[in-house]
Amino acid sequence: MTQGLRTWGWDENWASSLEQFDVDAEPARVTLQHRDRWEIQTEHGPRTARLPTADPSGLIPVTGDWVACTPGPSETDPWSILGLLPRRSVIRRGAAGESRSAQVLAANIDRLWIVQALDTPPNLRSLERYLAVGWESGATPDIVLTKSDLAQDLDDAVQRVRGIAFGVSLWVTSVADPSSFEALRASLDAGATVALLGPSGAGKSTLVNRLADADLTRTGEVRTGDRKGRHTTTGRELFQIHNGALLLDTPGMRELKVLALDEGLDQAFPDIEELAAQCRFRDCSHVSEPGCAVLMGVREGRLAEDRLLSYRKLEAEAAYERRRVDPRARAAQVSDHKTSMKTLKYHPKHQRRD
Ligand SMILES: Nc1nc2c(ncn2[C@@H]2O[C@H](COP(=O)(O)OP(=O)(O)OP(=O)(O)O)[C@@H](O)[C@H]2O)c(=O)[nH]1
Ligand SMILES: [Zn+2]
Repeated sequence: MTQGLRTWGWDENWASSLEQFDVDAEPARVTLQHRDRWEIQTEHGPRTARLPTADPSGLIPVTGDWVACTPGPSETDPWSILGLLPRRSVIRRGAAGESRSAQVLAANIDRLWIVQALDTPPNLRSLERYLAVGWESGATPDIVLTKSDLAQDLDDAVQRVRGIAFGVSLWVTSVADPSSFEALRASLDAGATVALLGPSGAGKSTLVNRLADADLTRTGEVRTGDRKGRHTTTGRELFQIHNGALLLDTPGMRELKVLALDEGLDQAFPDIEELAAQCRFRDCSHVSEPGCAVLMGVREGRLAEDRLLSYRKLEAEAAYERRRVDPRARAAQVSDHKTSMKTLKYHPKHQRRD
């Protein structure tokens, strides 16, 4: 009965999770999240859904999520979301500004296209940040460099990006070269979910439009055709393109704050991890320790110093975020300091932090 949903990325691994909900529960995929309602793709086609009671886990469905739901009393009533099915991948970032909560951008993404434009020299530090977040999400990141027609020195730019793109595919596109989009499209499998992530103006919507062969998400405009007059400037809508792949554009962001990074950091910096394995101390912080193989790598020109600084910065940010949200990590840090700071308990910095 979930045959049709297979084209939306459904697989039977989710079936057992569905059973723990109401016997009448049906699976559906969230294609768009509004403030208090969700567009979902059901076995019967697209529907609107509401969340009558919060999921026991307190999680709010986001675009890409699989949810258990039940139909409304009549054809025109919204469906009810009963809860979330387990997430296979989650793209999160720290909320912008001073806000303390994390923002979940999308779930169950298979591939993540990290998009950056070549109209200015590539920003390797930004790409490293996106890659760490990308790997951490559980999806597989790719890098897509757009606007190659505007690059001053294309070969040099691509070369430099290649130098930090460990284990990720690198694509170069330009509106001046339609075949560049074909190559990208050919790499997509039917039923695979791809999210685009990158700063505003990077060319994400343009990519999506080219791949979809239609003006689906033209920024700042109102969509025509089947979804007449509906604003799509909020982005983040999951939809299917002709070859069956599922695309999700995300709104451009000014800054990408990282949250906890574990494997994400290692996967984005395998060169540093490899060197670090040779450090004399297992908990080497690669700052000034004797026998540090990472610092040696920098001295010998095998590792760019900027890259090490970028790694350290991301690591420090992630550690800060972890302490902020995880009381145990915070406690561990506090006990580290306790020996040297007996009055810590009364230290103003540690009194409140919740
Ligand atoms: N010359 C050139 N311009 C491009 C190319 N791709 C996109 N652009 C232009 O770059 C601008 C920004 O493109 P968008 O696709 O709207 O960028 P975006 O990443 O979706 O931006 P947000 O929606 O703000 O996140 C538009 O004016 C596009 O026409 C390209 O390959 N070459
Ligand atoms: Zn070291």
